[in-house]
This record gives sequence, structure tokens and C-alpha cells, in this order.
Amino acid sequence: MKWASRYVPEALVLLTLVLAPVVLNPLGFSTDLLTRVLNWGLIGLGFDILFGLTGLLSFGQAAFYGVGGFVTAYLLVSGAVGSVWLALLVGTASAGVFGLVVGWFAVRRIGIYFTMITLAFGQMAYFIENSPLSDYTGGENGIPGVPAPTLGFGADAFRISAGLPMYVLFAVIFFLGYVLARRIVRSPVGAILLAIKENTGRVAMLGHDVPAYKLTAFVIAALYAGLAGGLLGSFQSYMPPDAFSLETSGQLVVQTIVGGAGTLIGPLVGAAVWLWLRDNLQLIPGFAMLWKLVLGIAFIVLVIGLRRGVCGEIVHWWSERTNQAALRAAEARTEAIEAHNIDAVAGEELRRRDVALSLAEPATGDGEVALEARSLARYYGGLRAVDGVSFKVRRGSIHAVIGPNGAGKSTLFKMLLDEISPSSGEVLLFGERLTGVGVSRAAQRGVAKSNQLNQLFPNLSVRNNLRIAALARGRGPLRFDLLRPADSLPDVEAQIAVILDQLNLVERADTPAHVLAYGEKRRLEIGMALATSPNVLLLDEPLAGMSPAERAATCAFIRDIARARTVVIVEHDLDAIFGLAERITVLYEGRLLADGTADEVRRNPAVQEAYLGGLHAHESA
Ligand SMILES: Nc1ncnc2c1ncn2[C@@H]1O[C@H](COP(=O)(O)OP(=O)(O)OP(=O)(O)O)[C@@H](O)[C@H]1O
Repeated sequence: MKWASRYVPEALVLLTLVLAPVVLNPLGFSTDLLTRVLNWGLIGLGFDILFGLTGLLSFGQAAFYGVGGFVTAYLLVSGAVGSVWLALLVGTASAGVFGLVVGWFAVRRIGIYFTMITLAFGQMAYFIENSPLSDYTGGENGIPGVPAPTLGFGADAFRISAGLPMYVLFAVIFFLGYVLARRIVRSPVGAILLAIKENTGRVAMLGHDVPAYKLTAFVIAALYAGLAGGLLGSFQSYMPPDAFSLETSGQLVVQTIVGGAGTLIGPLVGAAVWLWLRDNLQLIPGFAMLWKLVLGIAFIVLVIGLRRGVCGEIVHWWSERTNQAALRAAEARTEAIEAHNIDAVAGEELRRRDVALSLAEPATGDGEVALEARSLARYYGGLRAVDGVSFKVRRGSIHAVIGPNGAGKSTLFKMLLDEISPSSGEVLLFGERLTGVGVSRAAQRGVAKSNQLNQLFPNLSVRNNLRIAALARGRGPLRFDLLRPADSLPDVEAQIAVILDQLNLVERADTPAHVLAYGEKRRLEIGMALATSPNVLLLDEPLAGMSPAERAATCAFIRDIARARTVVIVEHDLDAIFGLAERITVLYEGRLLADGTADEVRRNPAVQEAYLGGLHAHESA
């Protein structure tokens, strides 16, 4: 079954490519039209990795299409390169290099700013082609006389002519491009790109180099566009300047949305619908002037009727059909857990479980300092959220940070893993300065945090949530393992299995995270931090919202995981904290109020006065 799901899409695409000239010809798809559709589909493969998979909407793909096309065409027509294949290679590589430059600027911006930068570069490229470089590009005239590729050498060489031979060439290249794109999507890089679309901040917090992965997707998209641009000149014997136009970029976006983003073949199907409508509408008498209006209306109807695009709706329908029973069962289990508190039982299981823990660091007990805050401060305008706080966390200990609401605990935690920068002061991890390295490098050095508000990848399964975390420290901040399946790393899979077991989430491994019950989501949140194999684990209110049984179980679990690593915990449940922590740091209005053992803190008059007053009074009554 796994084998089938892995290769059925490839087989279907291959079959469609073989049958298309025969089956679609009577419907008005000439061989030339099909070749043009494949050209759009080829740019679309890369664009879908950028937009559908990673969630980055570029309005500048024409720039790479144009660079690939004009470099290829110029090399061939000027006689600098004789082989079409070599010229295509250089053209594609040039588009990739240009993609690296544009992407370097663009990926540091998010949302509309990213899109605007790609659009601006696209327009600049159009201008450069038309003006300063017009001696090479032909300006508004483009480059005519681009030769078609040949197969074979010397006198036996066979020039691929227009019509069916050209279609076959494009079909073969598209198919290879599709197989490659699917491998990329299924690779660890593909898994991380999808996670970036789901929750960019968490991917960085787990230790992945988010800008570098976004840049990778950007360059992949530019390479596909460059290859398609190079092929366009050969196909038409002419490289048109409008390859660079904004309309080209816009049409690619429209076709991808119509066909279905995130499906890889969506842009191809969208191009087929779009080009067929365009060609045929123009043929209808009286429509010569109106076809753009009708095309616009058709687009609106398609987008409203098929929100996920043609292929997106098919994929959705299919996955609903096949996964519906499992999803219903998962939802029913969630309802049962929330209605009857079955987790109380699950919690007991969690507590009884005696799982061999993979030791992140030896529990030394020698008093060595794992983490140190030195005069940490963070100001928001006039508000001193954290004001000159210093404390040390002993290696292998459980250290608590407590304080009333608004005392500055979460802000302090964010500075401990460099999620936000301090206004002054610094954090040291095992004696080395951590402040300023950035959150993903901090994670790579061994600090992980489970958040006060869950930061999951909601549409990914529990297993895949853990996989994104486990991939981080094993592979480093960036690795280009684009061709191996994401689930083929034995150490990562073993790590996931142990954590699923520890968290009592084995039965929920394939459930999407958003379907989980609240307590399960909290456990997964902790599990993701744990899956990075941290030396220092920061837990921000891990018990919040849990039932009493779950709290007890989670406390036992925290004690377990602390045998192998240092744990720093922010929590409002003081009974739990006094039972767990060896040392406690107390914050009050951003300042350090006390720092000592649980007993010292309990007896500290300032703490009793400012924070534990109610508790103290209650105890002594
Ligand atoms: N991004 C921000 N901009 C402005 N003020 C902020 C920001 N983040 C936190 N603060 C303020 O800093 C102070 C400390 O907030 P913080 O969330 O660190 O407290 P806390 O001790 O974690 O509180 P709680 O227990 O309620 O989570 C609060 O007054 C809060 O309003």
C-alpha cells in the first residue's frame, strides 16, 4: 500500500502524458498547445514548491523564466555555444544564480513584503532586458532564430522538430521534473518547508535555519523557471521579451490557483484550463474583444466553485474518502477524552511507564552551571518587563522561575533561548555566551522550550510534528538531503518512537495535531521540545489547563526527563513547583525578589509578603 501511494501519482502523470495527444486532440488541444501547457507546467513545478509547499507567494517568476530563456537563446544565436543542451544548462544555472540573489533579499521579509520584493525584482529584470541589455536581448524584438535541440552527434544527429517530437521532448523533461519535485517534497527538506508554511516561528525555535530553507525553495523555483524559459525559445524558434512581463508572473499564479496549489500538477492542469479557454474563446465570433472579460469571469467562477483548485479538490475528496473513518475515530476519541476525562487513565499510564530515556547529558550532580542569566533586562518603552535579573541554573537540576502574573517570567524565558534580545545583560550556556546567536542557533546548541501557548504544526500528524523537531539537531541547521525520504533516518525514527511512547501518544501518532484533546496537545508541545534532544529544557507553564491526574503524571514525567538534562520551569502551580524544583527564582514586577532552595524561598519574608502572602496566611491558619 505504501509502495502504491509512493508511485501511483508518477504512473498517472506518465499515463496522462502518453495519452494526452490522442485523447485531448479532439477536444481542441493541438500538439503545440499541449507543449505550451507543459512549459507552464514545468515552471509550475518549482513555483508550487515555493508557493504551495512553503507558502511563499512570488510575483516575480517571470524574471527567472526570462533569464533562463534569454541566456540560452543568446548563447545559441551568438554562436558562443553550439549545443542546445549545454546552453540550456547554462541558462538554467544563470536563473538559479539570479534566484539566489533575489531570494537573499526576499526571504528575510514575510507576507506581502516578500511578494512585493519579488514583484519589484521582476519589473527590474523586465526593464534591464528592454533597455541596458537590449544589444544582447534584442529589446522589444526579442531573439529570433533560436535552434531546436538535437539528439545524437554529427551527420546522424536528429533535430527535434515542432509538433509531436517537440511534445515528446517536453513531456519527458516535465516527467523527470515531476519525479524530482516529488522527491524533494517527500524529503526532510520538503517536510521542513511544509512546516515553515504551518508555523515559521516554531521551525526556527526547533533549530532549523528558516531563511536558508526558504532560499533553497526560492532557488529550486528559479531553476525550474529558468529551464522552462530556455525550452520556450527552442520550441518557438524565438525568445519573446514578454517572457519577462508581469503578466507572465501573474498568469502563473492564476494557473496555480485554478489547478490547485500544493499538488505539483496543479499548475499544469491550471495552464491547460487557462490556455484552452483563452485559445477557444478567441475563436468564437464576436468574442475577439471580450475574451479577457469572459476569462476573468471564468476564473472567478472556478475559484469560488473549487476553492482548492481542480487538483486540490480531487486530492481533498480522495483523502476525505480514504481517511474519513480514521479522522472520525480520532475526533470521537478526542470528544471522549474531553467529556469523560479519559486522560486521567492515560495520565496514570504515563506515570507508570518506565521508559529508557536517551540521555542528552550525563546527570553530573557536580554543581556545574548549565545556564546563567547576567543582569538581564528587557524594556518595552517605559515598561521594565525584566529589570536586571541574574541567576544560575545548576547542571542536571530542576530550577523553577515563579512570580505573579506580569512578573516577567515569559519575557525572561524568551531571552534565555534568544527568542528576543535583551535590552541589556547576557545569557551564558555552559559558560559560553548565548545572547545574540539567534533562536535557531540557540536550539542547535542545546536549548529547547515548550511554550505557554501551544506552537504546534496543526495540520501535520503528531508523528510529523515530532519529526520536524527530531530532524533539527540530528541534521544541523541546514542540510540539502533533497532526495531521501523524510522517514528514512533511523535515529530520527527511533527518537520519535521513544517520545511517542513517553508521552502516551502512540495511538495518536497519525492524528493531525489540531484534532487532539487539549491535554494531548500540551503533551505534544513538551514532546516537540524534548525531541530536539536538548541539554537544557525550558518549560513555560507546562501544567496549564491540565486535569489533576494529568498534572501529577506530567510532574512525574518532568522528574524523569530531568534525570538526563537540566530543566527550567515556569509554573503557577506552586504545590507542583515546591515538589519538583531544587532551586527557585522569584520575580516580582520584573525584578529578582529571591533565589534559593524551595525551603529558603518558602521562608523568605519578602516572598511571603509580595507573592506568597495568601498561601502563607492560609498555611499558618
Ligand atoms: N511584546 C510586548 N510588548 C509590550 N509589553 C510586553 C510585551 N511582552 C510582555 N510585555 C509586558 O511585560 C510584562 C511581563 O510580561 P510577561 O508575559 O513576561 O509576564 P509573566 O510573568 O510571564 O506573566 P504571566 O504569568 O501572566 O504569563 C507584562 O506587563 C506584559 O504586559
